[in-house]
Amino acid sequence: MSQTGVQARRSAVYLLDQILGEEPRLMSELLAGGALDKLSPDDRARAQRLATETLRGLERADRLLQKHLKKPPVLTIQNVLRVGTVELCHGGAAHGVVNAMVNLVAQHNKLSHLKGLTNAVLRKIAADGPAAWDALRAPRLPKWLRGPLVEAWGADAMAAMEAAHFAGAPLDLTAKGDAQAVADAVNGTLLPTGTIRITNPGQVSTMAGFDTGDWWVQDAAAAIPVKILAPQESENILDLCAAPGGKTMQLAAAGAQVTAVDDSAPRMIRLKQNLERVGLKAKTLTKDVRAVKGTFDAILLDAPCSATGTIRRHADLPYAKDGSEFGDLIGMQGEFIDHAWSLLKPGGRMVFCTCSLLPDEGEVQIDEALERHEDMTVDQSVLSLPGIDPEWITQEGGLRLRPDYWPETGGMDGFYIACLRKAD
Ligand SMILES: C[S@@+](CC[C@H](N)C(=O)[O-])C[C@H]1O[C@@H](n2cnc3c(N)ncnc32)[C@H](O)[C@@H]1O
Repeated sequence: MSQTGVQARRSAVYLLDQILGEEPRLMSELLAGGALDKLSPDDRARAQRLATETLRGLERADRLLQKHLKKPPVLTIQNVLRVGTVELCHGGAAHGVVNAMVNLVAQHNKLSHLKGLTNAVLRKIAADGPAAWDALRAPRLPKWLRGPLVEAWGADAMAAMEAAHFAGAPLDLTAKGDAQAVADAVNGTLLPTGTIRITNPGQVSTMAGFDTGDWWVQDAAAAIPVKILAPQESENILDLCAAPGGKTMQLAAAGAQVTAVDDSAPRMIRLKQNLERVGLKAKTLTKDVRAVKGTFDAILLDAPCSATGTIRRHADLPYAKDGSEFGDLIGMQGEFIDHAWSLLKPGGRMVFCTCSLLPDEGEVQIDEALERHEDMTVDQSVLSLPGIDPEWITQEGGLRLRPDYWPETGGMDGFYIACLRKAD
């Protein structure tokens, strides 16, 4: 096994140590903090993929490992064994995987005495793990999140969502112009909602049309809020909580005059880079939503939320979070709706959305906003779009999207979307 393979695996174990440690960190924070910066691009991608696949299969890996361990070893060795187990059960060559993981432990300052244990356990997994792997259930979410989701959607839907989380997500693109032309160029499938889907993508930056800015990466569900807002040419549209700009680009591509607002300076830099790459323009404001002034024809509010709809892409989330900060987010979402509403012209429309599976961040927000604002109604008519199943429409007139929808075409992120109309 090459030193390169060991490095990617060592970095995957490092990521898992941080995500599953006593002070859990999100993978996105670790990457933004430079955790993989010293690796080659290939190793970086490999380390991230290994860590993500291990998190997706964590429950299965632990079940298999339990049989061969009297008690759990220290976290780093647990994570070495977990990465090795997942690799072996995904078809990795036994000799290569076991050697790489044993080398990694042998080179560790403090844990090299555990290389014998690593070798013995992974050899047993190589012998009996792959056959047992597929018979195990799809890994369940941790209890703190599973409980509220089962309460909201029922046990069967929860199991289907967990199967979707385990399956992971394809690569979805939004085209700046002709979606069919992009689908042809990248060998993708055009979904009924207009997203281009690629099941086995290579490196994104080497794909046809990246350099020329013909498309950007955006989950199919995340592309729907702007379709529901239906931006018109020259409309004055406020895009709140805009970074890194997936929806800003959709709005600008439709010819709207967009003002994009986000309070995160680093994320706004990414938004500007994204706009530049695709050759689109928007006015940008780095500030708190609640400090925005003016009057707008239409508003998109993509509020900060638990992001529980994106677990199939961010398998670290259920482990790095515990729900303790969700109450603050829910309170903030209500404040953002109220301030945004004050910026909307009479007769205007506002789309509220969150990439959350929790009704408190979707259906309940709209129920409560309707009670606070007499001039607010929910416009359900705008949800009749190609690819939108009428069964996804909720009682209050919003749209509930879940990761277990479209199972045959690769699923979608969880989202809640509602279009609100202001009285004239
Ligand atoms: C769901 S993300 C937005 C994704 C974005 N709309 C897109 O399509 O690419 C939520 C955003 O809310 C921003 N945010 C959080 N609190 C904010 C605040 N008080 N004011 C403005 N933006 C805020 C975060 O920085 C984050 O970029």
